[in-house]
Amino acid sequence: MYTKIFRAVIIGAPGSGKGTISELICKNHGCVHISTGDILRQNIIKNTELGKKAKQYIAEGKLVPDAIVTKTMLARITEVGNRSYILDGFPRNIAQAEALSAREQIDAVITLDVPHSVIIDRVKNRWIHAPSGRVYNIGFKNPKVPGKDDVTGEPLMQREDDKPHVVAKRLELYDEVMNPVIAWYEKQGLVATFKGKKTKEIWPMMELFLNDRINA
Ligand SMILES: Nc1nc2c(ncn2[C@@H]2O[C@H](COP(=O)(O)OP(=O)(O)O)[C@@H](O)[C@H]2O)c(=O)[nH]1
Ligand SMILES: Nc1ncnc2c1ncn2[C@@H]1O[C@H](COP(=O)(O)OP(=O)(O)O)[C@@H](O)[C@H]1O
Repeated sequence: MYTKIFRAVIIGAPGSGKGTISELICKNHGCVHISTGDILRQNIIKNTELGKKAKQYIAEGKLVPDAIVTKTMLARITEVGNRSYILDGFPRNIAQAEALSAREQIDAVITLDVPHSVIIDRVKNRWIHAPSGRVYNIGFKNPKVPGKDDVTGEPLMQREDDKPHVVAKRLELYDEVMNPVIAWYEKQGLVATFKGKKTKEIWPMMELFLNDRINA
């Protein structure tokens, strides 16, 4: 358990393991995993105004307009209050990063460097329980009952944007959009990059970094 409040950002290509690793960190260290994608998908399921606006952008693998996302994410951070958190999927451009830094002092930015070939394979087998954001993988993290969420027993689904042609587009967009954000944080000395093909390779290095950075 970390001794002080920490606020971290995790950045990585679609399917690189951001959600998986964020859940591991928060399970081990009592932080809140704030996932933009999960929040947007939950709004789509509830058919809220936000969900209706975001749905098409997500289905096409495009970024949802800043005006919609930034307000939503800053509101969620306010809700989390004085607790440690990991931001997964925000910020995704400089404008969002500037809006965040105007409000929050970020302690660490973790970037995942996973080969695209590995990602494409993983995403094919990704199944989610959208209401909770729980993520499964056939072969890596199987549900106890095939096709059902471990906690609620509700049916799992595959994401619209996990279709191969949409994944290809998201991977292409990722480098173009995220490299400037990573460079922006590198200038502040906040970035640590973890390279690997498996979460179990990345995790031990991540733990060392976080223990060192957070308990420093
Ligand atoms: N085979 C394999 N699958 C993994 C590994 N780490 C995560 N996954 C799965 O790969 C998919 C993408 O991981 P996720 O955490 O959703 O990535 P995100 O899109 O960056 O949040 C999910 O189905 C995970 O269960 C791993 O080390 N090996
Ligand atoms: N910060 C953001 N700004 C704009 N759109 C976003 C943001 N985060 C997520 N989205 C939208 O939600 C989709 C899914 O995001 P996410 O669950 O983070 O997927 P991945 O990590 O696989 O890219 C993105 O492709 C994009 O359409």
